[in-house]
Amino acid sequence: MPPLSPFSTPHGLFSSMTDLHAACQQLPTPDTACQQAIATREATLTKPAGSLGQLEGLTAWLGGWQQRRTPRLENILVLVFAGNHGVVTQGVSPWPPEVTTQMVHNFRQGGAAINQLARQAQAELRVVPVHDLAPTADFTTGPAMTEMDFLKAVQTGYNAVPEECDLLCLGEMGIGNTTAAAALAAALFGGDAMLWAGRGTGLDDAGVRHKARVIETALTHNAALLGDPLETARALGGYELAALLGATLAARHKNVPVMLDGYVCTAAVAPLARLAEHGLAHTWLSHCSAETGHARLARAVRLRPLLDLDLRLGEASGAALAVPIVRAALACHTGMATFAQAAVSERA
Ligand SMILES: O=C(O)c1ccc[n+]([C@@H]2O[C@H](COP(=O)([O-])O)[C@@H](O)[C@H]2O)c1
Ligand SMILES: Cc1cc2nc[nH]c2cc1C
Repeated sequence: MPPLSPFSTPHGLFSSMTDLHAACQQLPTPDTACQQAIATREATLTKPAGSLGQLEGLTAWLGGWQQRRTPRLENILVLVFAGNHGVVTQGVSPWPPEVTTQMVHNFRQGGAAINQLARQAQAELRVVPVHDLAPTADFTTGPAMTEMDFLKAVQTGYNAVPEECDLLCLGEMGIGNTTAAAALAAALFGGDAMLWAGRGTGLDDAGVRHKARVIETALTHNAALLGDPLETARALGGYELAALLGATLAARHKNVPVMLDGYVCTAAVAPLARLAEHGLAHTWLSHCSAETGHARLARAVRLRPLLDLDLRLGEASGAALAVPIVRAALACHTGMATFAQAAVSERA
């Protein structure tokens, strides 16, 4: 029998919000000896120091969290969590909620964008419907999830992360979830709801204004819970967002670096940044979504987006698109000649 994780009960469930808090605050740090070894080799390679920009940082990040002096990218997993949202009854999405289930079938049949992008990235794709795709409660009248259901969804995400994984790409699918993401961002970081409410899957200007009013109502009705980041996630998030938080936490505990997708993904893991200063240090943000508020949210959680392609799809599309860049970073690090090997003079 493998040893039980110190963060789960014998039943495999975070038994309380207190347990989960502790797990979010007892975080491993990266292997600085590996990071140093990578930086030392980087300095010997045939290029001006620092000239590969963020690629150099990506390699050190991979090695630090993988605990390898030569990082590996053989085993890449894309996890897409799906969930439904009670707040859709407020008219916050132009799409009907049954599209969530229909898209899960589409993912399984290989017909979605992420199927193509994961294949391009030479990554395995797994789709995880959370809470059997039953919707959360409408959070304009009270919390979206009970404590038990929230903790179960977090555990679903936690359990989906394998022990052995070189890079985990995270994404989601859930009609209505940009409202949950915006509400969560507004509660965690403050500011008018209009700063955080975007078009999602295609709202017009009037639709966005209505969405912002719905978010304000949700903030008012859940005010008593919003002092704590995890209670905020329970009140204003969703099952797939909770699973994303659980998966990101598991990855930290299992030394797996994480590539995050867009706005929804960033909002889902933002409580980890609020609970611990370096709570998202093992994550890299793949891109800046076209969704209003994503650039602001990225700054708030201290993550710098790698790409800026006007994507607004979700389903881990940006995370998968970042993989070839990470592979390129590693290829340079491992394949380049040193100044000595190539007989190139070093700078004066
Ligand atoms: O994460 C993003 O950046 C993002 C931006 C716009 C839309 N989405 C996707 O669109 C869906 C939610 O949109 P909506 O309008 O129904 O709230 C959900 O399935 C998300 O994956 C995701
Ligand atoms: C068709 C469709 C596909 C999606 N993929 C992620 N979110 C989505 C939302 C819709 C509406």
